Amino acid sequence: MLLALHKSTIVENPPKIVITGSKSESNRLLLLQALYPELQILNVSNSDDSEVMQKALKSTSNLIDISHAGTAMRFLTAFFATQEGREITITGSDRMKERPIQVLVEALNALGADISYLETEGCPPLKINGKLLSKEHVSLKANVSSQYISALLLIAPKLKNGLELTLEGEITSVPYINMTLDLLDQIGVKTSFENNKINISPLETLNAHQQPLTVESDWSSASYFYSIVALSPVGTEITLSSYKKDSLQGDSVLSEIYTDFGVETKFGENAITLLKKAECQLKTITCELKNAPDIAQTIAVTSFGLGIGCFLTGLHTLKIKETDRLVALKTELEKLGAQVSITENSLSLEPNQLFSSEAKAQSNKGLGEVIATYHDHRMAMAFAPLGLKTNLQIEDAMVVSKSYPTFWDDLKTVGFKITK
Ligand SMILES: O=C(O)C1=C[C@@H](OP(=O)(O)O)[C@@H](O)[C@H](O)C1
Ligand SMILES: C=C(OP(=O)(O)O)C(=O)O
Repeated sequence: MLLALHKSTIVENPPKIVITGSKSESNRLLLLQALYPELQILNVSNSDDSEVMQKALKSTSNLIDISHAGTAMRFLTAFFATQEGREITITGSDRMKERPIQVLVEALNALGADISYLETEGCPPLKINGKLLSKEHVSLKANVSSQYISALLLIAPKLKNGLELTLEGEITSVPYINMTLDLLDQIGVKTSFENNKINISPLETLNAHQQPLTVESDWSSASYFYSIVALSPVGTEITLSSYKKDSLQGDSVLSEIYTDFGVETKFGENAITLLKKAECQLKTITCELKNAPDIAQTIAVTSFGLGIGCFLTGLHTLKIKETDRLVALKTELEKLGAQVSITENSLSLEPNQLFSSEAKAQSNKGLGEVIATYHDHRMAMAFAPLGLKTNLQIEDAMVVSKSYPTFWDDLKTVGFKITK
């Protein structure tokens, strides 16, 4: 569906926006719940990726299709590898069949699993013959995706002797590994992470006093509201729930990064209020995003809308996500008049005057450019805040349901004018 965003402003005192649970926390806890059925989870994400995960874990079929969900693909591969006697084919979207999984498959097979490729070597679909994994030490490359590491950590407490992982090379997306370890810790699993070694002790059953675990709302989803406030006049405020200061999600670094864009975060009871406190004073913003790759698109588009430059590094994982996000960003920003250059792991955007007061009159003619989304929810959501600066259209707009199904309704609530 093509949606038209007509140049909008944020309403005064918009109602609080309730954002669904983090899909990363949800998918980890859903997997743990499959291993420890007594575990209770509150505020599970309503994202497609978490629904796919729930469905797959309940399914008795021997064909599992996880569509676009990277975490579901990686976590379920590890899970089914340990389900003795089950023979599973796990597949996904066309893009999923291009997303690498070899590092995880090799690690699982080294632990005693029986996993083979059905089409392209190194990618899904996979054939998994569930087995009792016999080994407890394994090494794997840590610079491709942290999801492989989290997948192994999640099944580790159910292995007879637990697991010792040795991480090779530079470790990427570390906060996601720490999130996995923290959640394991919260269900009573003993873990340690020192230098490049992670140890997980076995845990047969949960303690009888285990409390239900509550998923915090999704910080990556909050990034689009940070962008909206950054692109709004000084004094604009939006409140989001349910968030806390000590988040497990690495993307909570947004509250620091966006101070450079003039946005202050006020932490209240279970909520954050984003306030545009001052005009952004920077000419160019520089950010290292190895630990928070999912907010790169948001930051690039905020910078573009503010007319400032940005230099984003640590982006080597962007090429293997829902699309090649570096190429997609360059293509779509350039459609709007930006000058962008990319390397294998960085993006650089030149400052611009496109939305300055003189240019403003020009930016409102017709329905505006059509932004392509490449089956990537974050392309749609990252570009949407530009609706505060110009008319624009978003192609295949329902792609947002991968992580944030009510995104467009929430945008309307804060004042966006959106039509089909
Ligand atoms: O473990 C997770 O929940 C995730 C880890 C990150 O992937 P990489 O480790 O592949 O960068 C992130 O981009 C993804 O959206 C979710
Ligand atoms: C990369 C993402 O998800 P996944 O890898 O789980 O498909 C994302 O949500 O930005």
